Amino acid sequence: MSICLVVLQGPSASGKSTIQSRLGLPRIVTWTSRSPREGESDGVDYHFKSRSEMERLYELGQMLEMTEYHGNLYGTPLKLIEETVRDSEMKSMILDGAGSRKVKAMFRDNVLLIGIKASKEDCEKRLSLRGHGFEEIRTRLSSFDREIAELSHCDVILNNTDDNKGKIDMLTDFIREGLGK
Ligand SMILES: Nc1ncnc2c1ncn2[C@@H]1O[C@H](COP(=O)(O)OP(=O)(O)OP(=O)(O)O)[C@@H](O)[C@H]1O
Ligand SMILES: Nc1nc2c(ncn2[C@@H]2O[C@H](COP(=O)(O)O)[C@@H](O)[C@H]2O)c(=O)[nH]1
Repeated sequence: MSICLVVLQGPSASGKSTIQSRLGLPRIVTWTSRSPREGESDGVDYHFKSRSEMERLYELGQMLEMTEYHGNLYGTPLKLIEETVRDSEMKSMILDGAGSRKVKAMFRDNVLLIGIKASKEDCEKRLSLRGHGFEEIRTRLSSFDREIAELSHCDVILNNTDDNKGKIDMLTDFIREGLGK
């Protein structure tokens, strides 16, 4: 079995991007209709697109998957996935539960699904430190329980609570080495 894609999935602020960076794999940069956060740039964190552009690509059948998360669209153009298959270079990406199920159906044993969880209290604190307002934090955490339940199809789940950081760093390095990176 050879893994060509690593997917990270979990609730907002569970630590997906942090763990993705530590894994050090080239990232598949997906599309979103949400506005960039401070410090985010186009083509690096996401391809920031208009809602209509994303809907058009979806209608043309050129999106592998697209999801609506708290009022914004997020999606993976098929061509990004085709490039991954063609390059045969292992990559990583961040998806929600619906997206990761689609990718799992496509890649089967060639995808590693890593679920990231943390307590709701830790996620709330991290979102607040990241500068989100009360309403945005409430909205993002309103799907917390469902997003934790959706981790059940993951191959492995990392418990990335604040007091577990040392162990998570070690486990992430362990996974990276296991992937031959
Ligand atoms: N184990 C940890 N202990 C303390 N802080 C952490 C830990 N892991 C991540 N963080 C911090 O929590 C914040 C959110 O992390 P990150 O952006 O990786 O989450 P995410 O799941 O990608 O979030 P989102 O889906 O909302 O974009 C960051 O400021 C990060 O530095
Ligand atoms: N199905 C997809 N989900 C995606 C994709 N890119 C990101 N995501 C998920 O969206 C939420 C919110 O992201 P944020 O950057 O606004 O915090 C995040 O939890 C991801 O799981 C995608 O291309 N498809």
